[in-house]
Amino acid sequence: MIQFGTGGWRAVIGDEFTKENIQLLAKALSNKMKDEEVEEKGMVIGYDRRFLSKEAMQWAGRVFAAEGIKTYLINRSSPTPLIMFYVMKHEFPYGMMVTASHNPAIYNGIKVFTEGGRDADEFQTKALEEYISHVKKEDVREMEYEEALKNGMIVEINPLNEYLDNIISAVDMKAIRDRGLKVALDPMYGVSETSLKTILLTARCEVETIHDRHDTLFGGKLPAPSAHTLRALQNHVIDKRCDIGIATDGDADRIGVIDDTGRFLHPNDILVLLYYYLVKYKGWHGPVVRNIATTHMLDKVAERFGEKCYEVPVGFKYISAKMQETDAVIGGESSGGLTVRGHIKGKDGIYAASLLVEMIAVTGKKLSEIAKEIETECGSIYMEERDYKFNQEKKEQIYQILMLDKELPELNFDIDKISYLDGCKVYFKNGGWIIARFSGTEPLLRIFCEMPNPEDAKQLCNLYEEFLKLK
Ligand SMILES: O=P(O)(O)OC[C@H]1O[C@H](O)[C@H](O)[C@@H](O)[C@@H]1O
Repeated sequence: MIQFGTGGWRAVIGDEFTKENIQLLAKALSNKMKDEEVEEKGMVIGYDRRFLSKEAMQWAGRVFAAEGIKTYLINRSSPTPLIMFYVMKHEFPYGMMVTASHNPAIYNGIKVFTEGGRDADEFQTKALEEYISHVKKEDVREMEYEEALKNGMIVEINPLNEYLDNIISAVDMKAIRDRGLKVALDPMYGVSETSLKTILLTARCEVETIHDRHDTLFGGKLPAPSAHTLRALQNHVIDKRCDIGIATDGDADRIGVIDDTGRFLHPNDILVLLYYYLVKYKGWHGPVVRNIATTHMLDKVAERFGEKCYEVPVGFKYISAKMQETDAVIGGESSGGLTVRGHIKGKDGIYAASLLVEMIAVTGKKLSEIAKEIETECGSIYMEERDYKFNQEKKEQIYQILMLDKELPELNFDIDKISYLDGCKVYFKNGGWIIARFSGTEPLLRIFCEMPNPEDAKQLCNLYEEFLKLK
Protein backbone atom coordinates (compact mmCIF):
# COMPACT_ATOMS: atom_id res chain seq x y z
CA MET A 1 0.00 0.00 0.00
CA ILE A 2 1.43 3.38 -0.97
CA GLN A 3 1.14 5.90 1.83
CA PHE A 4 2.61 9.35 2.00
CA GLY A 5 4.24 10.52 5.23
CA THR A 6 5.91 13.75 6.31
CA GLY A 7 8.33 13.73 3.39
CA GLY A 8 6.73 11.74 0.57
CA TRP A 9 6.29 8.01 0.08
CA ARG A 10 9.11 5.91 1.52
CA ALA A 11 9.42 2.14 1.54
CA VAL A 12 11.95 -0.66 1.80
CA ILE A 13 13.41 -1.59 -1.59
CA GLY A 14 12.04 -4.93 -2.77
CA ASP A 15 9.30 -4.88 -0.18
CA GLU A 16 7.00 -2.05 -1.18
CA PHE A 17 9.41 0.02 -3.23
CA THR A 18 8.90 -2.08 -6.36
CA LYS A 19 8.51 -1.41 -10.07
CA GLU A 20 4.85 -2.32 -9.75
CA ASN A 21 4.12 0.23 -7.03
CA ILE A 22 6.18 2.95 -8.68
CA GLN A 23 4.23 2.50 -11.90
CA LEU A 24 0.91 2.39 -10.01
CA LEU A 25 1.82 5.74 -8.52
CA ALA A 26 2.77 7.15 -11.93
CA LYS A 27 -0.47 5.89 -13.47
CA ALA A 28 -2.50 7.35 -10.59
CA LEU A 29 -0.79 10.73 -10.97
CA SER A 30 -1.41 10.62 -14.74
CA ASN A 31 -5.10 10.04 -14.06
CA LYS A 32 -5.16 12.91 -11.59
CA MET A 33 -3.43 15.21 -14.09
CA LYS A 34 -5.94 14.30 -16.77
CA ASP A 35 -8.89 14.90 -14.47
CA GLU A 36 -7.41 18.29 -13.64
CA GLU A 37 -6.71 18.92 -17.33
CA VAL A 38 -3.07 19.79 -16.73
CA GLU A 39 -1.50 16.87 -18.60
CA GLU A 40 -0.54 19.11 -21.54
CA LYS A 41 2.07 20.84 -19.40
CA GLY A 42 3.98 17.61 -18.87
CA MET A 43 5.88 16.07 -16.02
CA VAL A 44 9.42 16.41 -14.64
CA ILE A 45 11.22 13.71 -12.65
CA GLY A 46 14.62 13.60 -10.96
CA TYR A 47 16.52 10.99 -8.96
CA ASP A 48 19.19 10.76 -6.29
CA ARG A 49 22.13 8.36 -5.85
CA ARG A 50 20.21 5.59 -4.08
CA PHE A 51 19.96 2.04 -5.32
CA LEU A 52 17.31 1.83 -8.09
CA SER A 53 16.61 5.59 -8.09
CA LYS A 54 17.48 6.11 -11.75
CA GLU A 55 15.60 2.97 -12.84
CA ALA A 56 12.57 4.04 -10.78
CA MET A 57 12.58 7.42 -12.51
CA GLN A 58 12.62 5.72 -15.90
CA TRP A 59 9.88 3.22 -14.93
CA ALA A 60 7.68 6.11 -13.90
CA GLY A 61 8.60 8.11 -17.02
CA ARG A 62 7.62 5.23 -19.29
CA VAL A 63 4.13 5.16 -17.75
CA PHE A 64 3.62 8.92 -18.18
CA ALA A 65 4.83 8.59 -21.78
CA ALA A 66 2.35 5.76 -22.45
CA GLU A 67 -0.37 8.01 -21.04
CA GLY A 68 0.57 10.69 -23.55
CA ILE A 69 2.15 12.97 -20.95
CA LYS A 70 5.45 14.43 -22.11
CA THR A 71 8.02 13.74 -19.44
CA TYR A 72 11.31 15.50 -18.75
CA LEU A 73 13.80 13.24 -17.00
CA ILE A 74 16.82 14.78 -15.36
CA ASN A 75 19.80 12.95 -16.80
CA ARG A 76 22.05 12.93 -13.74
CA SER A 77 21.51 12.37 -10.04
CA SER A 78 20.44 15.70 -8.58
CA PRO A 79 19.54 17.49 -5.36
CA THR A 80 15.82 17.46 -4.52
CA PRO A 81 15.74 21.29 -4.42
CA LEU A 82 16.84 21.36 -8.05
CA ILE A 83 13.64 19.55 -9.05
CA MET A 84 11.55 21.88 -6.90
CA PHE A 85 13.24 24.83 -8.53
CA TYR A 86 12.60 23.43 -12.00
CA VAL A 87 8.91 22.74 -11.30
CA MET A 88 8.54 26.32 -10.05
CA LYS A 89 10.53 28.03 -12.77
CA HIS A 90 8.95 26.19 -15.70
CA GLU A 91 5.46 26.14 -14.21
CA PHE A 92 4.92 22.41 -14.16
CA PRO A 93 1.72 21.32 -12.43
CA TYR A 94 3.58 18.45 -10.76
CA GLY A 95 7.05 17.04 -10.37
CA MET A 96 8.55 13.96 -8.81
CA MET A 97 11.84 13.07 -7.16
CA VAL A 98 12.99 9.53 -6.51
CA THR A 99 14.65 9.61 -3.10
CA ALA A 100 14.27 8.42 0.47
CA SER A 101 16.22 11.47 1.61
CA HIS A 102 17.96 10.70 4.91
CA ASN A 103 16.47 7.23 5.51
CA PRO A 104 18.70 4.14 5.79
CA ALA A 105 20.07 2.67 2.55
CA ILE A 106 17.48 -0.10 2.31
CA TYR A 107 14.81 2.53 1.70
CA ASN A 108 13.84 4.41 -1.38
CA GLY A 109 10.83 6.57 -2.11
CA ILE A 110 9.17 9.29 -4.12
CA LYS A 111 8.48 12.90 -3.26
CA VAL A 112 5.72 14.58 -5.21
CA PHE A 113 5.75 18.33 -5.84
CA THR A 114 2.84 20.47 -6.86
CA GLU A 115 2.48 23.81 -8.60
CA GLY A 116 5.12 26.32 -7.59
CA GLY A 117 7.52 23.51 -6.65
CA ARG A 118 5.96 22.84 -3.27
CA ASP A 119 5.88 19.57 -1.38
CA ALA A 120 2.48 18.04 -2.04
CA ASP A 121 0.38 18.88 1.01
CA GLU A 122 -1.74 16.45 2.99
CA PHE A 123 -4.81 17.22 0.92
CA GLN A 124 -2.92 16.47 -2.29
CA THR A 125 -1.26 13.29 -1.03
CA LYS A 126 -4.57 11.97 0.36
CA ALA A 127 -6.17 12.62 -3.03
CA LEU A 128 -3.29 10.86 -4.75
CA GLU A 129 -3.59 7.87 -2.40
CA GLU A 130 -7.25 7.73 -3.34
CA TYR A 131 -6.35 7.69 -7.05
CA ILE A 132 -3.79 4.95 -6.38
CA SER A 133 -6.41 2.81 -4.66
CA HIS A 134 -8.50 2.90 -7.83
CA VAL A 135 -5.73 1.88 -10.23
CA LYS A 136 -5.60 -1.79 -11.13
CA LYS A 137 -2.37 -3.49 -12.09
CA GLU A 138 -3.71 -4.33 -15.53
CA ASP A 139 -4.52 -0.63 -16.19
CA VAL A 140 -0.83 0.25 -16.16
CA ARG A 141 0.73 0.65 -19.60
CA GLU A 142 4.32 1.59 -20.32
CA MET A 143 6.20 2.73 -23.38
CA GLU A 144 9.64 1.34 -24.23
CA TYR A 145 12.27 3.85 -23.08
CA GLU A 146 14.06 4.11 -26.43
CA GLU A 147 10.78 4.52 -28.27
CA ALA A 148 9.67 7.27 -25.89
CA LEU A 149 12.99 9.05 -26.42
CA LYS A 150 12.63 8.74 -30.17
CA ASN A 151 9.10 10.06 -30.35
CA GLY A 152 9.83 12.85 -27.90
CA MET A 153 7.50 11.69 -25.12
CA ILE A 154 10.56 11.42 -22.89
CA VAL A 155 13.13 14.20 -23.02
CA GLU A 156 16.35 13.99 -21.04
CA ILE A 157 17.42 17.33 -19.57
CA ASN A 158 20.19 18.71 -17.38
CA PRO A 159 19.08 21.89 -15.61
CA LEU A 160 22.03 21.98 -13.19
CA ASN A 161 23.44 25.27 -14.50
CA GLU A 162 20.07 26.98 -14.39
CA TYR A 163 19.62 25.96 -10.76
CA LEU A 164 23.16 26.93 -9.76
CA ASP A 165 22.99 30.28 -11.52
CA ASN A 166 19.82 31.07 -9.62
CA ILE A 167 21.63 30.54 -6.31
CA ILE A 168 24.76 32.31 -7.49
CA SER A 169 22.70 35.37 -8.38
CA ALA A 170 21.11 35.43 -4.91
CA VAL A 171 24.32 35.11 -2.93
CA ASP A 172 26.99 37.77 -2.43
CA MET A 173 29.66 35.92 -4.39
CA LYS A 174 31.98 38.91 -4.40
CA ALA A 175 32.07 39.09 -0.62
CA ILE A 176 32.94 35.38 -0.48
CA ARG A 177 35.58 35.73 -3.17
CA ASP A 178 37.25 38.58 -1.31
CA ARG A 179 37.65 36.50 1.87
CA GLY A 180 39.34 33.40 0.45
CA LEU A 181 37.53 30.98 2.72
CA LYS A 182 38.38 27.35 3.26
CA VAL A 183 35.41 24.99 3.31
CA ALA A 184 35.24 21.28 4.18
CA LEU A 185 32.47 19.50 2.32
CA ASP A 186 30.81 16.18 3.18
CA PRO A 187 28.09 15.18 0.68
CA MET A 188 27.57 11.97 2.71
CA TYR A 189 27.91 9.98 -0.55
CA GLY A 190 24.82 11.82 -1.79
CA VAL A 191 24.04 14.34 -4.50
CA SER A 192 25.49 17.68 -3.37
CA GLU A 193 29.05 17.08 -4.49
CA THR A 194 28.94 18.70 -7.92
CA SER A 195 26.38 21.40 -7.19
CA LEU A 196 27.71 22.76 -3.93
CA LYS A 197 31.33 22.38 -4.96
CA THR A 198 30.69 24.31 -8.17
CA ILE A 199 29.18 27.23 -6.25
CA LEU A 200 32.01 27.25 -3.72
CA LEU A 201 34.70 27.04 -6.38
CA THR A 202 33.02 29.79 -8.39
CA ALA A 203 33.34 31.94 -5.26
CA ARG A 204 37.04 30.91 -5.13
CA CYS A 205 36.72 29.01 -1.87
CA GLU A 206 39.26 26.34 -1.18
CA VAL A 207 37.20 23.15 -0.94
CA GLU A 208 38.24 19.98 0.92
CA THR A 209 35.82 17.16 0.13
CA ILE A 210 35.25 13.81 1.85
CA HIS A 211 32.71 11.01 1.20
CA ASP A 212 32.10 12.09 -2.37
CA ARG A 213 32.10 8.74 -4.15
CA HIS A 214 28.87 7.12 -5.24
CA ASP A 215 28.01 4.57 -2.56
CA THR A 216 24.42 3.38 -2.34
CA LEU A 217 25.15 2.06 1.16
CA PHE A 218 26.24 5.53 2.31
CA GLY A 219 29.42 4.16 3.87
CA GLY A 220 27.29 2.08 6.24
CA LYS A 221 25.97 5.21 7.92
CA LEU A 222 22.73 7.11 7.81
CA PRO A 223 22.91 9.89 5.18
CA ALA A 224 21.55 12.33 7.74
CA PRO A 225 23.86 15.00 9.15
CA SER A 226 24.07 14.66 12.93
CA ALA A 227 26.73 15.02 15.60
CA HIS A 228 27.22 11.27 15.34
CA THR A 229 27.48 10.99 11.54
CA LEU A 230 29.68 14.05 11.06
CA ARG A 231 32.67 12.97 13.17
CA ALA A 232 34.89 12.63 10.08
CA LEU A 233 33.91 16.11 8.88
CA GLN A 234 34.65 17.47 12.33
CA ASN A 235 38.18 16.05 12.21
CA HIS A 236 38.60 17.34 8.69
CA VAL A 237 37.66 20.89 9.68
CA ILE A 238 40.15 20.83 12.54
CA ASP A 239 42.99 19.12 10.62
CA LYS A 240 42.68 21.35 7.58
CA ARG A 241 41.87 24.48 9.62
CA CYS A 242 38.69 25.19 7.69
CA ASP A 243 36.39 28.14 8.28
CA ILE A 244 33.35 25.87 8.09
CA GLY A 245 32.41 22.24 7.44
CA ILE A 246 29.23 21.59 5.49
CA ALA A 247 27.39 18.30 5.09
CA THR A 248 24.22 17.62 3.17
CA ASP A 249 21.88 14.66 3.53
CA GLY A 250 21.27 12.03 0.83
CA ASP A 251 19.24 14.33 -1.43
CA ALA A 252 20.78 17.64 -0.30
CA ASP A 253 17.67 19.29 0.99
CA ARG A 254 19.08 19.38 4.51
CA ILE A 255 22.42 20.51 5.91
CA GLY A 256 24.63 19.88 8.89
CA VAL A 257 27.43 22.25 9.86
CA ILE A 258 30.70 22.08 11.78
CA ASP A 259 31.97 25.46 12.96
CA ASP A 260 35.53 26.77 12.91
CA THR A 261 36.23 25.23 16.34
CA GLY A 262 35.08 21.76 15.24
CA ARG A 263 31.74 22.02 17.05
CA PHE A 264 28.69 20.41 15.48
CA LEU A 265 26.01 23.01 14.90
CA HIS A 266 22.55 21.64 15.33
CA PRO A 267 20.11 22.58 12.53
CA ASN A 268 18.44 24.73 15.18
CA ASP A 269 21.66 26.73 15.55
CA ILE A 270 21.90 27.14 11.79
CA LEU A 271 18.40 28.51 11.55
CA VAL A 272 19.03 30.92 14.39
CA LEU A 273 22.32 32.08 12.84
CA LEU A 274 20.77 32.69 9.44
CA TYR A 275 17.68 34.48 10.73
CA TYR A 276 19.85 36.69 12.92
CA TYR A 277 22.22 37.37 10.02
CA LEU A 278 19.48 38.27 7.55
CA VAL A 279 17.71 40.58 9.99
CA LYS A 280 20.69 42.17 11.68
CA TYR A 281 23.36 42.30 9.00
CA LYS A 282 21.29 42.40 5.84
CA GLY A 283 18.50 44.53 7.24
CA TRP A 284 15.66 42.24 6.20
CA HIS A 285 12.33 42.60 7.97
CA GLY A 286 9.73 39.95 8.66
CA PRO A 287 8.80 36.98 10.81
CA VAL A 288 10.30 33.52 11.04
CA VAL A 289 8.45 30.20 10.77
CA ARG A 290 9.49 27.05 12.62
CA ASN A 291 7.87 23.69 13.29
CA ILE A 292 6.57 22.60 16.65
CA ALA A 293 9.76 20.66 17.46
CA THR A 294 12.21 23.42 16.53
CA THR A 295 14.09 25.74 18.87
CA HIS A 296 12.35 28.63 20.59
CA MET A 297 15.61 30.57 20.29
CA LEU A 298 14.01 31.74 17.06
CA ASP A 299 11.22 33.29 19.10
CA LYS A 300 13.86 35.08 21.16
CA VAL A 301 15.68 36.42 18.12
CA ALA A 302 12.40 37.51 16.55
CA GLU A 303 11.42 39.29 19.74
CA ARG A 304 14.79 41.03 19.95
CA PHE A 305 14.19 42.58 16.53
CA GLY A 306 10.49 43.29 17.11
CA GLU A 307 9.39 40.47 14.80
CA LYS A 308 7.15 37.43 15.22
CA CYS A 309 7.77 33.70 15.20
CA TYR A 310 5.09 31.33 13.89
CA GLU A 311 4.75 27.67 14.85
CA VAL A 312 3.42 24.92 12.54
CA PRO A 313 3.29 21.07 12.64
CA VAL A 314 6.31 19.07 11.42
CA GLY A 315 6.55 18.93 7.62
CA PHE A 316 8.02 21.46 5.26
CA LYS A 317 4.72 21.88 3.45
CA TYR A 318 3.42 23.63 6.58
CA ILE A 319 6.52 25.80 6.79
CA SER A 320 6.27 26.99 3.20
CA ALA A 321 2.54 27.64 3.43
CA LYS A 322 3.02 29.75 6.56
CA MET A 323 6.00 31.57 5.04
CA GLN A 324 3.91 32.56 2.10
CA GLU A 325 1.02 33.66 4.29
CA THR A 326 3.22 35.79 6.55
CA ASP A 327 5.92 36.80 4.05
CA ALA A 328 8.48 35.35 6.45
CA VAL A 329 12.22 35.93 6.09
CA ILE A 330 13.12 32.33 6.77
CA GLY A 331 11.44 29.10 7.73
CA GLY A 332 12.88 25.82 8.88
CA GLU A 333 12.86 22.71 10.96
CA SER A 334 15.07 21.10 13.59
CA SER A 335 15.42 18.14 11.23
CA GLY A 336 17.71 20.31 9.11
CA GLY A 337 15.73 21.92 6.33
CA LEU A 338 15.26 25.59 5.66
CA THR A 339 14.48 28.07 2.96
CA VAL A 340 14.59 31.82 2.65
CA ARG A 341 12.15 34.39 1.28
CA GLY A 342 12.39 34.70 -2.51
CA HIS A 343 13.93 31.25 -2.99
CA ILE A 344 12.18 27.93 -3.70
CA LYS A 345 9.21 26.82 -1.61
CA GLY A 346 11.01 23.81 -0.18
CA LYS A 347 14.13 23.20 1.83
CA ASP A 348 17.39 23.65 0.03
CA GLY A 349 20.65 22.49 1.57
CA ILE A 350 22.72 23.90 -1.28
CA TYR A 351 21.29 27.38 -0.93
CA ALA A 352 21.42 27.30 2.89
CA ALA A 353 25.08 26.27 2.75
CA SER A 354 25.92 29.06 0.29
CA LEU A 355 24.22 31.59 2.54
CA LEU A 356 26.18 30.44 5.57
CA VAL A 357 29.42 30.89 3.69
CA GLU A 358 28.23 34.33 2.63
CA MET A 359 27.48 35.12 6.27
CA ILE A 360 31.06 34.38 7.32
CA ALA A 361 32.35 36.54 4.47
CA VAL A 362 30.00 39.50 4.94
CA THR A 363 30.24 39.73 8.73
CA GLY A 364 33.97 39.02 8.71
CA LYS A 365 33.30 36.94 11.83
CA LYS A 366 33.79 33.29 12.62
CA LEU A 367 30.69 31.15 13.10
CA SER A 368 31.59 30.66 16.75
CA GLU A 369 31.83 34.45 17.22
CA ILE A 370 28.42 35.10 15.70
CA ALA A 371 26.91 32.37 17.90
CA LYS A 372 28.37 34.13 20.98
CA GLU A 373 27.02 37.45 19.80
CA ILE A 374 23.52 35.96 19.54
CA GLU A 375 23.77 34.47 23.00
CA THR A 376 24.77 37.82 24.46
CA GLU A 377 22.00 39.68 22.68
CA CYS A 378 19.15 37.17 22.84
CA GLY A 379 19.95 34.70 25.63
CA SER A 380 20.15 30.93 25.40
CA ILE A 381 18.13 27.75 25.81
CA TYR A 382 19.22 24.08 25.65
CA MET A 383 17.72 21.26 23.66
CA GLU A 384 17.71 17.55 24.42
CA GLU A 385 16.60 15.28 21.62
CA ARG A 386 15.82 11.55 21.75
CA ASP A 387 14.49 8.87 19.40
CA TYR A 388 12.92 5.54 20.37
CA LYS A 389 12.09 2.52 18.23
CA PHE A 390 8.82 0.74 18.96
CA ASN A 391 6.66 -2.12 17.70
CA GLN A 392 3.01 -1.74 16.71
CA GLU A 393 1.72 -2.77 20.13
CA LYS A 394 3.96 -0.29 21.90
CA LYS A 395 2.94 2.43 19.46
CA GLU A 396 -0.72 1.88 20.30
CA GLN A 397 0.01 1.99 24.03
CA ILE A 398 1.92 5.25 23.76
CA TYR A 399 -0.75 6.76 21.53
CA GLN A 400 -3.45 5.78 24.00
CA ILE A 401 -1.63 7.34 26.97
CA LEU A 402 -0.48 10.56 25.33
CA MET A 403 -3.03 11.37 22.69
CA LEU A 404 -6.28 9.73 23.81
CA ASP A 405 -6.14 9.60 27.61
CA LYS A 406 -4.00 12.76 27.52
CA GLU A 407 -1.99 11.62 30.52
CA LEU A 408 1.30 13.25 31.49
CA PRO A 409 4.01 12.40 34.00
CA GLU A 410 4.21 14.61 37.05
CA LEU A 411 6.02 17.71 35.86
CA ASN A 412 7.82 20.01 38.25
CA PHE A 413 7.46 23.12 36.14
CA ASP A 414 4.45 25.38 35.79
CA ILE A 415 2.57 24.56 32.62
CA ASP A 416 1.51 27.38 30.36
CA LYS A 417 -0.45 25.35 27.79
CA ILE A 418 -0.62 21.96 26.08
CA SER A 419 -1.01 21.36 22.34
CA TYR A 420 -2.05 18.19 20.49
CA LEU A 421 -1.49 19.68 17.04
CA ASP A 422 1.29 17.21 16.22
CA GLY A 423 1.98 14.78 19.07
CA CYS A 424 1.74 16.20 22.57
CA LYS A 425 3.63 19.40 23.37
CA VAL A 426 3.72 20.93 26.83
CA TYR A 427 4.79 24.58 27.09
CA PHE A 428 6.19 25.73 30.43
CA LYS A 429 5.87 29.18 31.90
CA ASN A 430 9.67 29.52 32.06
CA GLY A 431 9.90 29.39 28.24
CA GLY A 432 10.82 25.67 28.14
CA TRP A 433 8.79 22.93 26.45
CA ILE A 434 8.71 19.21 25.75
CA ILE A 435 7.14 17.35 22.84
CA ALA A 436 6.60 13.63 22.19
CA ARG A 437 5.48 12.75 18.66
CA PHE A 438 5.62 9.88 16.22
CA SER A 439 7.86 10.47 13.24
CA GLY A 440 6.06 10.54 9.93
CA THR A 441 9.12 9.26 8.06
CA GLU A 442 10.64 6.59 10.30
CA PRO A 443 9.27 4.09 12.85
CA LEU A 444 10.37 6.27 15.75
CA LEU A 445 8.94 8.19 18.65
CA ARG A 446 10.73 11.51 18.92
CA ILE A 447 11.07 13.45 22.15
CA PHE A 448 12.44 16.99 22.10
CA CYS A 449 12.79 19.16 25.16
CA GLU A 450 14.13 22.68 25.49
CA MET A 451 14.80 24.32 28.85
CA PRO A 452 16.77 27.30 30.15
CA ASN A 453 18.97 24.77 31.95
CA PRO A 454 20.44 21.67 30.18
CA GLU A 455 20.07 19.46 33.28
CA ASP A 456 16.33 20.13 33.41
CA ALA A 457 15.96 19.23 29.74
CA LYS A 458 17.74 15.90 30.32
CA GLN A 459 15.72 15.13 33.42
CA LEU A 460 12.43 15.85 31.69
CA CYS A 461 13.36 13.47 28.87
CA ASN A 462 14.28 10.81 31.45
CA LEU A 463 10.94 11.36 33.12
CA TYR A 464 9.07 10.79 29.84
CA GLU A 465 11.22 7.73 29.15
CA GLU A 466 10.15 6.19 32.46
CA PHE A 467 6.55 7.28 32.17
CA LEU A 468 6.12 5.80 28.68
CA LYS A 469 8.35 2.80 29.53
CA LEU A 470 10.58 3.48 26.55
CA LYS A 471 13.66 1.60 27.78
O1 LIG B 1 10.00 13.85 12.36
P1 LIG B 1 9.54 13.32 11.03
O2 LIG B 1 8.05 13.22 10.92
O3 LIG B 1 10.26 12.04 10.71
O4 LIG B 1 9.97 14.39 9.98
C1 LIG B 1 11.28 14.83 9.85
C2 LIG B 1 11.44 15.51 8.49
O5 LIG B 1 11.23 14.54 7.50
C3 LIG B 1 11.27 14.97 6.15
O6 LIG B 1 12.57 15.32 5.84
C4 LIG B 1 10.33 16.11 5.92
O7 LIG B 1 10.50 16.61 4.61
C5 LIG B 1 10.54 17.21 6.92
O8 LIG B 1 9.60 18.22 6.73
C6 LIG B 1 10.50 16.67 8.34
O9 LIG B 1 10.84 17.66 9.26
